[in-house]
Amino acid sequence: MLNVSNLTRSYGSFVAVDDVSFTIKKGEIIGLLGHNGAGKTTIMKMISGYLEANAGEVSLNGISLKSQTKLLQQQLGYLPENLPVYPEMTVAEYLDYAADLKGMKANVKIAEIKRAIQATDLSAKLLAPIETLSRGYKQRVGVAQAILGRPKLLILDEPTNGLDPEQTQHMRALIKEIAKDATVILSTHIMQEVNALCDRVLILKSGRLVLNEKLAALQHSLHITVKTDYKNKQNLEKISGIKQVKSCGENTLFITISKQEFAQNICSDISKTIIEAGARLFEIYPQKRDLETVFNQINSNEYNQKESDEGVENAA
Ligand SMILES: Nc1ncnc2c1ncn2[C@@H]1O[C@H](COP(=O)(O)OP(=O)(O)OP(=O)(O)O)[C@@H](O)[C@H]1O
Repeated sequence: MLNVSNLTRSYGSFVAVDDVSFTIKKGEIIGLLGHNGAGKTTIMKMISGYLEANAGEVSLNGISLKSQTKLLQQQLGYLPENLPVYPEMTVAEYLDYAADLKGMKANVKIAEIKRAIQATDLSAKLLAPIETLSRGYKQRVGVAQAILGRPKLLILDEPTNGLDPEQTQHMRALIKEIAKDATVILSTHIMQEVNALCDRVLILKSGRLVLNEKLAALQHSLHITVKTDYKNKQNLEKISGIKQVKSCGENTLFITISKQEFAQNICSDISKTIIEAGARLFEIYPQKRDLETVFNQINSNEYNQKESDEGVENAA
């Protein structure tokens, strides 16, 4: 479990991270989101001990960053935005050096380096100097050093940056695998990545944490789309939990419900009503809020967790 409490950091008089607190459980993958300059990198640097906080505490499974820095860092894998790799070193030399920095014992080091190389598909480049690698391969080297030693906390700043589609898929599978036994913080601007990987998102705005919410809850909406040739809207409005039924073009109904928790039962009641009336039901599904829209709404203070109407457009 990662515990971050009241983390604050200023650069001169500018407050880049302002009193941020959250916890992350083992097995969770957290998406750390926010516009450019929101404070994501500053938080990640503080959690990993690369940058000192002005105030606040960080602990991982009871190990305090302040008093047991080295011990915590040995359980940490960090892929920074700009990886400080040494251009003249070969991939193998660099990983050996990174393993030493993590305090890895000789008997596990070779096996761990092999595992990281295999996981990031780097074996063909082992003897290549890092400066000769393409951007995507350099990124793989960064990820390989981050996963050395099976870290309990993995912090990844834009992990798929520069990777080709095949490697991106591979990387996502790898992150999921690592998360089974670790806590993962992932910063990205790619909403698809958040959808594919994250259990929860933290959204920062001007250094403050403005949202800490499970992805599923964030995407919930109060709308159900029904594709059917059933026309009796008034009859559907009698179903408990339905607030309003609107037509949206030929054979599509757009239904607003009163509580997201009722969605599953309401879908079942709608289906029953339509089928029993002898009409045809082509499709029925609760609408999901698009994460990009939610993100933009939060940043422009328009986000409303209880009501959302953007689904009307989607359904039309
Ligand atoms: N060394 C520094 N000196 C002064 N200001 C800094 C320094 N590092 C970061 N900042 C400022 O702190 C704020 C937060 O920066 P940070 O790099 O944490 O943002 P970010 O959310 O990671 O942005 P991005 O998405 O662009 O990577 C920004 O306004 C940035 O200009």
